[in-house]
Amino acid sequence: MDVAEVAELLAQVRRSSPLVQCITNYVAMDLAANAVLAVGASPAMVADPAESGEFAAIASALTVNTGTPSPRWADGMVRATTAAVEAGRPWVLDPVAVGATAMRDELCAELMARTPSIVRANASEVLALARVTGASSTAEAGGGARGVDSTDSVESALDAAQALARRHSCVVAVTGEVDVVTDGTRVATVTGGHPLMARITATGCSLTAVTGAFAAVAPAFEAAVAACAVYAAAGSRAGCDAAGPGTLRWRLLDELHRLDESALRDGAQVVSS
Ligand SMILES: Nc1ncnc2c1ncn2[C@@H]1O[C@H](COP(=O)(O)OP(=O)(O)OP(=O)(O)O)[C@@H](O)[C@H]1O
Ligand SMILES: Cc1ncsc1CCO
Ligand SMILES: [Mg+2]
Repeated sequence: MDVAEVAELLAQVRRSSPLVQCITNYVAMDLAANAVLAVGASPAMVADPAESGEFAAIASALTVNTGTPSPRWADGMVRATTAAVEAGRPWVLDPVAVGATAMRDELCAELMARTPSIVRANASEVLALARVTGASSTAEAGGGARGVDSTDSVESALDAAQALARRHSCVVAVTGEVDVVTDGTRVATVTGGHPLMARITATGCSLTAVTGAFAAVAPAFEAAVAACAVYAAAGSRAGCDAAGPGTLRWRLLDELHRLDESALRDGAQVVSS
């Protein structure tokens, strides 16, 4: 997959403006909704179990983020993912801080049993998710999560990502300084972005929501690579003359909105193997 194909998928998102149901955390809701709008899709933050399943059957894609869970929201996630699978819609899991508490481990295992199209997570979360779902052994899975931020390198999570992808027949996107996307066989590496992206909260959560927009128009592997490349390009352009995290946050939305093929080439590299 190359940058020209990423640009074509971005154009498809803008043309079709897919409806993306986002169940995300209280911290990320604003940035995630605005990022989905900035790439040209239509977000709807519909989480309550009273309506989440019904809505998932009409949305073009669903994204589920476990950042601030409660028993009621967990029920909403289970209902939505069940309905999305029944309706044949793609769905994306962001297993925030899996490995940190028993509640998150149980919830993420239950969600993984509903076969997400894509898992988008940081390295510590990928290691913990592989351990929790039995895709790789405790020894292989290593350190794991402390909270919502990663304490592991993307490289150290590569084997776990491939094991997860194979075990659950899904695509795994591990993000960090470099992003790696795998379906268990193919591997694509996306570089770009900016270190300041780790200094504002919810860049990952909002990337997950944007990944849902791409999953509505493309197969899972291509969708995950495209979303990471779009974030890499927008993030590097937004970060290069940002005064700090506050400036980066709003500039990221501007760059997502303005992104074209030449900006993509300028800010992101995609290498497939
Ligand atoms: N040091 C870095 N250099 C370049 N890009 C980065 C860096 N750290 C993170 N990013 C980018 O930031 C985005 C979010 O990735 P990250 O792995 O930080 O997600 P996360 O830990 O789930 O974030 P959060 O939970 O706060 O939303 C991705 O596009 C990633 O490529
Ligand atoms: C800071 C934080 N706490 C729970 S979710 C979240 C957003 C980043 O994952
Ligand atoms: Mg996260």
